[in-house]
Amino acid sequence: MTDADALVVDGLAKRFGGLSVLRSVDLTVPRDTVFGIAGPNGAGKTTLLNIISGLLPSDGGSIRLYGDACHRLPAQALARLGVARTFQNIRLLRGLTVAEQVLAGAYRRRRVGGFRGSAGTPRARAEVRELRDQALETLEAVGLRDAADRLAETLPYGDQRRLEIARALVSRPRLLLLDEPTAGMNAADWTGIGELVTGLRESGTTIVVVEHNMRLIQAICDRVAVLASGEVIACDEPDLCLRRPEVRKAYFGK
Ligand SMILES: Nc1ncnc2c1ncn2[C@@H]1O[C@H](COP(=O)(O)OP(=O)(O)OP(=O)(O)O)[C@@H](O)[C@H]1O
Repeated sequence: MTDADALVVDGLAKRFGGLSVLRSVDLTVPRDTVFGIAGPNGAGKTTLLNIISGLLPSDGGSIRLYGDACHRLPAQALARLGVARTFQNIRLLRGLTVAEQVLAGAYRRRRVGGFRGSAGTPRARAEVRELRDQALETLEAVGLRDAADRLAETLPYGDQRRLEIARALVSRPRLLLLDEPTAGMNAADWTGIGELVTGLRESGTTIVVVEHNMRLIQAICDRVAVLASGEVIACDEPDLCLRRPEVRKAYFGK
């Protein structure tokens, strides 16, 4: 681990009953980079993200975040340390506008007017205004500012995925974990997500992205780790990784 590393995963293990899903996984994610996690279905990618984001306990190993041990911290504590994530399936709240969806995420984290009787005070009102501005800025950053007042469920699929990213971004995370952000997208939409991710890295967010789309990985990732059956079988720059025989075998069986 150096000061330049955002995330260091060391010897991580996970079992579900008799099934060993992660086996001694080591990863180092330098700050201000985009780090890909690839691998065939069932390789353990989402499980890894769930452990890093505090949703699942591991059965061994350790995790450091910006130099501090953070293993076994719950998701809320990790969120306070600057970790945010999205999920494989879109999880929008029905009946809320685009801006409200983002605000809901911000409220949950900041607990505005968090103690009884404080709602309606000048301080609480100022905080609400600040959060609304933050939500609109975040929507601007993902290209959805003009859709702020639309019902979220009326957005096209690609924009709903952007909105998921906006909800994670509103907390201004240092480390953003994206779980298959382009699942089910057409080429124009996934190219747009790629540009968004590259822009986030340039503005100082470190990103770990689980992704099946190898062209996207090649376009946006500084490094990629390939998992197969719970083990890291290669970790390198994307072009180099994809040439490795063990990676080709895991993906294409040859
Ligand atoms: N809660 C659970 N209980 C039991 N087994 C699980 C659980 N969650 C995941 N698994 C199993 O662990 C393995 C890894 O699953 P995981 O979802 O992490 O893989 P993945 O690489 O993200 O796959 P995909 O690309 O299909 O999303 C799979 O065999 C899966 O069936």
